[in-house]
Amino acid sequence: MQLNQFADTAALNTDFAKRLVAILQQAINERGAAYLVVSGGKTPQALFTALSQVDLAWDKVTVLLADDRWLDDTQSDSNERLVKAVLLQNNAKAAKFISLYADTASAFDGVAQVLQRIAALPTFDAVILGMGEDGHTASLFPCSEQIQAGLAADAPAVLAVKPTTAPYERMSLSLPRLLDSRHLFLHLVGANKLAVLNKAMAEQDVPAMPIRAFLHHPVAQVAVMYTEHQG
Ligand SMILES: O=C1O[C@H](COP(=O)(O)O)[C@@H](O)[C@H](O)[C@H]1O
Repeated sequence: MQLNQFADTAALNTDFAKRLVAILQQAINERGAAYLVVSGGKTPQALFTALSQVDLAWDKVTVLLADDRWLDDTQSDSNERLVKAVLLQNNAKAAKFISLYADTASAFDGVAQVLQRIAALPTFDAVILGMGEDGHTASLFPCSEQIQAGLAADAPAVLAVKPTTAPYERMSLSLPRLLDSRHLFLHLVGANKLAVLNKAMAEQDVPAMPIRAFLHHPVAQVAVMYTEHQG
């Protein structure tokens, strides 16, 4: 794990957007296409605004979420709504977007449809993870019955998850699918998130924190992009 610490979110977002553009540009130069996986929640909103304005061949970029709540994109807690309203604007309007949502009552009934959409995707170029205070990342929640299935080395690319300590059923990329990326970032804002990170980095997994599967992975290198201060 490499901890990159910034004075405030403005400095973090400027640096982060630059890194992401370099990665996506390199992918476009080398393979003609780039794949970016983003998280939802509150943390990435200002980064999305910064990214949406950068000059890039966005029509060659495919964006998808690491996870989403099982809500259609008119609902305020939908991660897809956020991505469409904030990231896929300005220059980034030209990007392709792959939804993790399907119009089924339960996420568990939508897995096959979502799996079909993402089955043929190549190695991602960049994955931006978020983290909750329970150590969940994407929608790999420690409280859910599905946690072992989502962390298994042979897990399918996506799975439906029902957290018991957070609202909504979810659709989440699995640990192996998220790890299949050239670059892996963990985006954290606020001292409380740093405290969770420090707990997750500690030797003992008490309480169990899914983010550890990334931070302690024998091969994956996670670049943590952190600031204590909003603004
Ligand atoms: O529920 C979720 O939470 C995490 C963390 O969100 P934040 O609001 O603390 O930034 C997020 O990474 C994930 O995508 C989201 O579905």
